[in-house]
Amino acid sequence: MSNSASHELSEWFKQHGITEVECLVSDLTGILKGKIMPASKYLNGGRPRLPDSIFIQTVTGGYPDDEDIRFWNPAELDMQLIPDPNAVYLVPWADDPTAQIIHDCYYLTGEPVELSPRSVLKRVLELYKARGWKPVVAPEVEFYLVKTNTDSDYPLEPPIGRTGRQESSRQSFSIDAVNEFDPLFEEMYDYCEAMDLDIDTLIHEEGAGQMEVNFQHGDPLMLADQVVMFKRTLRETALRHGMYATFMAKPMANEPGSSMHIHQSLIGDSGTNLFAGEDGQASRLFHHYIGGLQQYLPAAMPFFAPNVNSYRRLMRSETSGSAPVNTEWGYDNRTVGLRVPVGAPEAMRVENRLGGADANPYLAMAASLACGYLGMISQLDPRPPMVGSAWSAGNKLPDDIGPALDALRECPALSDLLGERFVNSYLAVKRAEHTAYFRVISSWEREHLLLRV
Ligand SMILES: NC(=O)CC[C@H](N)C(=O)O
Repeated sequence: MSNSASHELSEWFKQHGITEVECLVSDLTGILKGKIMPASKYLNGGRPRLPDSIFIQTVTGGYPDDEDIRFWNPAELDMQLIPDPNAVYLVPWADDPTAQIIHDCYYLTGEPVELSPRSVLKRVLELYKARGWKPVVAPEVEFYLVKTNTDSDYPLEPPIGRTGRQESSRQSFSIDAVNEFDPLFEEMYDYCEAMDLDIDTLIHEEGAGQMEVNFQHGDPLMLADQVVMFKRTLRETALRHGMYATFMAKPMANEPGSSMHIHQSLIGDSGTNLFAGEDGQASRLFHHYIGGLQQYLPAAMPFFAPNVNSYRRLMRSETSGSAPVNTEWGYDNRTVGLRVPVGAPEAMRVENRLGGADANPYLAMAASLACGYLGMISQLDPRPPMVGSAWSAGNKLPDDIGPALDALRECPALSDLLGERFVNSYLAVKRAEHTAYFRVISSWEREHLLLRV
């Protein structure tokens, strides 16, 4: 961190009377991990270290038993945490004035840790920068508010109330449904304001107890930081109101899944949107960007749908709502994976609708930008835009985590962009999770097979 940045930080600490610092790093799932440190020590240059194995941990807390991992990562290496002065926030619910700061990870040799999701996004952003391109994104994150429940074999239920009634589901945009959670959302907005998280709108979505928050358009790194911060904040707020906020992609079989759609545009050196041509229509570059998304998204699916559960959201069914199952594109068409909203030329953008709310925002943004980048540099052309329903176009995406991981493994172009060591470790972690899942004998199997086979 530069001298002026550290001066600014110490001024900010003084202004808020900060006594403690949470030093945070996003793991593969997008959960923040880290260490807490006294502010005085932090201001004196104290920086915690963490082992790089936090980036090869599975959601069940284990590590992949994979020969490859042992080969390239024989020991747990220490990483130094370096703060990003642009990612400093208050902890609004803390008793003592506390800062939460997102950190980048570096090995003691000074090399960035390529296994860190934030490094992966920064690596892709560097490619754009080298060409004078500035990508702009706006994520939209859906979630459910559900009753707290300690029995993991028990289906989740939305909180009781107007929005929890079955007959009120599938009726998006109900203001009453949002009002019903007023005390929770009031506190969420207060927390977000205290943290300078720029939440745009909040709406009731298609499901019972399902809401969506939209973020402003901006720099991908800043917005990925904001999404992980927002998720942490909302989980915390919901707990204080006796509920869980869940970002699982498909928490309930009879309700639609939750997504993280990402709007994407591209600004050039002159500050104009390169996705619109001089005639105000979609530019050639925009077509190539969409061509890249169509070509590479199937292989990038493990970053948009990282869990077994993610693929349940993407199955066409009576309760799948408008979750996409294809990589078609079209103007103002919600049946395609790649929607181009109709608007002014300066707002020309594509909304990638594939991602689940369970995706890690750093990785989903990195992957989407990488696919578009590949399309632009290879001048790939997209298929013609879809007019009308695209559901009949069929599912050209991997329909389960296993085939999705196979597709990623067979895509050297994405590995090159995202980093080979990172992609290999991600594959190993996800395979280990899939194996752990497959070992579990479910209640469905006992119900239907116990006495029938
Ligand atoms: N607003 C919407 O388009 C709903 C999206 C849907 N919930 C999904 O999972 O993709």
